[in-house]
Amino acid sequence: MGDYKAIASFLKENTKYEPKIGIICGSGLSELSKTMTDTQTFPYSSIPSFPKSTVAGHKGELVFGLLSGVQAVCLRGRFHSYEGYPQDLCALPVRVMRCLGVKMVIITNAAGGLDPNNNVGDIICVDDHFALPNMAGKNCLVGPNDSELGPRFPPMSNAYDPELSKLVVKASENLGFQDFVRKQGTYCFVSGPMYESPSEALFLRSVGGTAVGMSTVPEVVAAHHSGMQVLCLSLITNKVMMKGDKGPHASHEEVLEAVNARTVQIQALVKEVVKISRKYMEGKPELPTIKLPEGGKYSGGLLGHAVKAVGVGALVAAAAVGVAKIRKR
Ligand SMILES: O=P(O)(O)O[C@@H]1C[C@H](O)[C@@H](CO)O1
Ligand code: HPA
Repeated sequence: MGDYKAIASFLKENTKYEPKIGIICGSGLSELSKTMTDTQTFPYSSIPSFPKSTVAGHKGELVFGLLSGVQAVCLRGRFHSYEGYPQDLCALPVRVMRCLGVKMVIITNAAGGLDPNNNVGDIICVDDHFALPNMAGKNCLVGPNDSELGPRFPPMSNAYDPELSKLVVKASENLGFQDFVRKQGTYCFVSGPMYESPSEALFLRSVGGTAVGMSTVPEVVAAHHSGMQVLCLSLITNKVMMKGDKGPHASHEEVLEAVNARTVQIQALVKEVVKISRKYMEGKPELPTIKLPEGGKYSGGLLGHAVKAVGVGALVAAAAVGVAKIRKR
């Protein structure tokens, strides 16, 4: 399940922030953290046991700060199962957030559009998912259940918070974004890294899919399992080709270009949603505290790990013996 408690413990001891909101940035969406103020940034490489982001458009940084006056944590880059990560590792950042006290997660992604009525640049507020990998046993809840996080058999019929979806509609009205913020839709999760074949795409559309992507669902499942409110926004970056369609073939460059074109608006939307969701979220009770192991204040790198492992006293003693030996020569 990954050492999410140890990671949360490390972060807790090295930040003053007690975030209530968590944001996960999809491909090319790392700039969502630009809306935060008073930030403190941890490159993933500085967090012991944290995985690496290997995909273009995923910066690999965890940022604490204030978003619309609310303490928040933002993951600039996520982990996908096609990178070779098991599903529970894809869910690890969400579990870290849960341990830090986050009550609401905003999960974003770049996705292919399956609904011909939607255009590139549209933002879908996801209200359900269709996840073939999950149904086939490839999901982040397989294995021993951690009952401190949630129940063995969680429902998924209420995974996406309908109140938060309503606030997205309100936020888009406030900002005049109604033309491209669409109401609701189903996100289809595929393993990737290849894009869908035309027949696969037709199949996903025929089961009611609105968008298709290679992420998000492990995070949603883990967040809902552990009691967090979930809001999920998919940015349509390309129209998916169905059997018989003619058009450009999907590419990650096209995906990142489409995200860049909407960066400013999606930042404003997330900021506005957080602003107007404050009252709603304040009404939600705090989630039970998850007991964390002692972490230790160390700054990463080899010296930091050594200090943690043997303690400062032992390290000073070892250094003194070393100096004495050198002097003797
Ligand atoms: O991390 P997300 O789901 O936003 O990224 C999508 C899915 C693949 O990682 C990539 C394909 O272009 O974009
Ligand atoms: N398919 C799967 N994942 C995606 C797509 C797509 O067309 N676009 C962006 N992520």
